[in-house]
Amino acid sequence: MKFTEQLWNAALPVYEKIQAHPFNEELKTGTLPVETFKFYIYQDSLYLADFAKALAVAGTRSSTREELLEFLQFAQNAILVERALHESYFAAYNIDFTSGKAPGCFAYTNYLLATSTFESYEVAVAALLPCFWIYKRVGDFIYANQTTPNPYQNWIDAYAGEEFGVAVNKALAICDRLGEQASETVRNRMVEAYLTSSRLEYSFWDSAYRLESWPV
Ligand SMILES: Cc1ncc(CN)c(N)n1
Repeated sequence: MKFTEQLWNAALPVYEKIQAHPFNEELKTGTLPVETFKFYIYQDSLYLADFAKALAVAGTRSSTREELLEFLQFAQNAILVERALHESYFAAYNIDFTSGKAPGCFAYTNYLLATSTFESYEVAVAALLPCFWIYKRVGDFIYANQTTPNPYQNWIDAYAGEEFGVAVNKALAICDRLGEQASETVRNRMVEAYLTSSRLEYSFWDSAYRLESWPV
């Protein structure tokens, strides 16, 4: 069994909860309130800025030029491609939040930044993988089961799309290579990091659905 299949199995209960979350259910049927989607897009734009930094930092820790370039390309895609999708929604929906990161976004971005900076390259890659793989799986699931017409079609098409799929496959291949070469101890820490990021993915969607703000 590939190492990434072990990761998938370890976090499968979390993934199932993500797929069934009302945010994604309503995205699929196109019934998600626009205010919720706007809040999510704003939070996600803050997320992407830090995600890109975490990818670039992780890349500098790789031992090959090829993987450094892959991670720099992932970071560039987060800023240019994903961010462009967000910009289009900022313009279409007149999004002008200034509230800053909600707790769900804050926790996730800080985890990714800390892990890519202070953990080993292997653990950093495992922590970053759910950002690719879970979005691809959710995008594919929604695309295959969506109600059309759907006001969130561009979002659905982006994450179910081929271009994003190519990046996901590259991230999976890197993680498999690292997992196969790692010691048992490092592999366990990779599983833990993958699981933590998967949980933080759930929290991010849940935070957006609840229009989460700081309690104080
Ligand atoms: C929270 C989150 N996770 C992952 C992705 C896909 N890169 C995203 N846009 N936002």
